[in-house]
Amino acid sequence: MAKQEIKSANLSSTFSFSDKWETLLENKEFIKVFLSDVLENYIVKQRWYGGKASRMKYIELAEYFRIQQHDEVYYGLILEVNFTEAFYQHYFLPIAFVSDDSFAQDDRILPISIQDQEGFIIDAINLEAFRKLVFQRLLTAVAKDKTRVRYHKSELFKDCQYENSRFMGLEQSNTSIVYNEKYVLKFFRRIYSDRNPDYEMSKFLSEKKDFKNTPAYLGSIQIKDIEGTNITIGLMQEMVENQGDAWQYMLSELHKVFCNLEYKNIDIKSLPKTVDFGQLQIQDVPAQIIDWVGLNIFTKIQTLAMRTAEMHIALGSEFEETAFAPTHFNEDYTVWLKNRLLYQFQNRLNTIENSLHKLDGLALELANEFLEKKNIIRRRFVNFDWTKLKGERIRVHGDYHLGQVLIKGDDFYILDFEGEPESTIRDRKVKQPPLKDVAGLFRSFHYAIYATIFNNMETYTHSQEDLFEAAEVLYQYLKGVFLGVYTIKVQEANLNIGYEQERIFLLKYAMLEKAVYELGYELNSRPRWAIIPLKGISNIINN
Ligand SMILES: Nc1ncnc2c1ncn2[C@@H]1O[C@H](COP(=O)(O)OP(=O)(O)O)[C@@H](O)[C@H]1O
Ligand SMILES: O=P(O)(O)O[C@H]1O[C@H](CO)[C@@H](O[C@H]2O[C@H](CO)[C@@H](O)[C@H](O)[C@H]2O)[C@H](O)[C@H]1O
Repeated sequence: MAKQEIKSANLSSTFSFSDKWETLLENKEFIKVFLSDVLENYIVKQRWYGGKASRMKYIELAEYFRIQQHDEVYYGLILEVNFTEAFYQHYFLPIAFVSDDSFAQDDRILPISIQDQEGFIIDAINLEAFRKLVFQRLLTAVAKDKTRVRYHKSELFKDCQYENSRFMGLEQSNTSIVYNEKYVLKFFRRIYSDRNPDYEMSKFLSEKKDFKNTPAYLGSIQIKDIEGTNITIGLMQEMVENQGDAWQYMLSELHKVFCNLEYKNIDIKSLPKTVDFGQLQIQDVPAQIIDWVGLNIFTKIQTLAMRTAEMHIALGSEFEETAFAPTHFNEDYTVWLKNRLLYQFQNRLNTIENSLHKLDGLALELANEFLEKKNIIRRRFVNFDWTKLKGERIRVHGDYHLGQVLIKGDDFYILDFEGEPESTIRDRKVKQPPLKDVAGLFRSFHYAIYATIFNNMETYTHSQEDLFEAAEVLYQYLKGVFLGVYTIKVQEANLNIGYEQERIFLLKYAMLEKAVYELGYELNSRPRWAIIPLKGISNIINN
């Protein structure tokens, strides 16, 4: 097809190529049209596209490979999206050609005629035939696959057949497919030039350490790129039957707790406080607090603390595989940490200055406080002296929050070890104090408490000031009960998380770091929520 014709064409007209589908990607003309005229528009509309806050410059095809079985061929594309802000991101997009438009109802990318056969290029994940092929390739994976597209399966993935498949259909940043209502295959969308930590951690925890409270690792798909680097594009795990995630659960429980303030006529001012970051057993929680909050939340928090401790014990118990072996604090880590946090902090200052117009009321007040106290916050980050820290660093979850935890009966399952979306892939694999995950979860408790207040402010009869006061009391007890179980459990297993003052220092440090991270996340993706990390930062720096 002539260049002129293509340039003036749009998605409603049909592109026509004389190549076979099996060789179409060798046609430079096709690639050019496909990338600039088609994908640039398509990709920005996708839910999994993470570059929405930046301006796209152009897309390049970094690599492509075949996903095939016998003569059934699909292509996996690795797209390099370049931004005007001088950075790039890589995305995985598998494509299929279908001639029957009933197969192309969703995620149509391009109407096209190939060797006079009319049809569409679509995102292959929509096609059952593609999903079935991938399932079969995983099931028949051989131990030492040396081909470019490497399928790997664990010993647990056997004695089954493809029955059916469907989209997971939940809010997520990748695309997960449920097979036979028993297995989940996550296709990573944003990909990195390395093995994905989600794959590494899932395989390590479930296969090597037999940690039961994460879905069992069943298989994976890796691509060997031109430079010989392994890139993970898929992770297959057992599907955990569940009753939803801990975030939703917590929101509904906390709503009851705040309603109790009125129903039980609780005198907020007389609620007993407890030592911040102390360790509490349930019997240490005053009757007045139990009467207000109930027992249920506290017992759930104890179980979550136990599972978190078990996860860290498993992660800290490796002495052969260097990628997982525990290590200590040192100068290199300190330089890395401070550079990273100061850079992130500067970025947040900039984002908030540019976002002040989006904020009002308390959010604006807190944003101004954040700007006024920037030197205090910066000093807190600089004030990290590794010579005083005796604990260990291990591989951690990295983006641990209530939304990453599934509820099954009275138990919890921990998911999604990809790490913070904003960090580079190397940074996500750096060994961290395990308390960094605990701090992530504490931030999530704080989020859940304040999200409950902000979502139901009209329903509650108390003033905002009173609700905040009750919130901080509740938050202290939730943290205390968590630490009461977590600290004892990890210490019993000889995982060194530091002496008491060190633990408090690390928790406070990591909570401030997390809240500053969250501020950027919220301002970029859902500004109305920025008030929650702003309140968190204000509480941390004023206490
Ligand atoms: N193995 C699994 N069993 C049951 N549900 C799962 C499983 N893996 C993921 N999910 C569900 O899918 C959601 C998104 O999964 P997650 O791994 O967090 O994806 P993403 O990395 O795209 O955010 C989870 O919150 C959970 O509800
Ligand atoms: O789940 P992801 O890996 O995509 O994590 C990102 O999105 C999270 C929001 O879904 C975000 O979490 C923040 O909001 C949560 C409530 O929605 C709260 O429980 C967390 O504590 C808070 O950090 C996460 O930070 C971001 O990386």
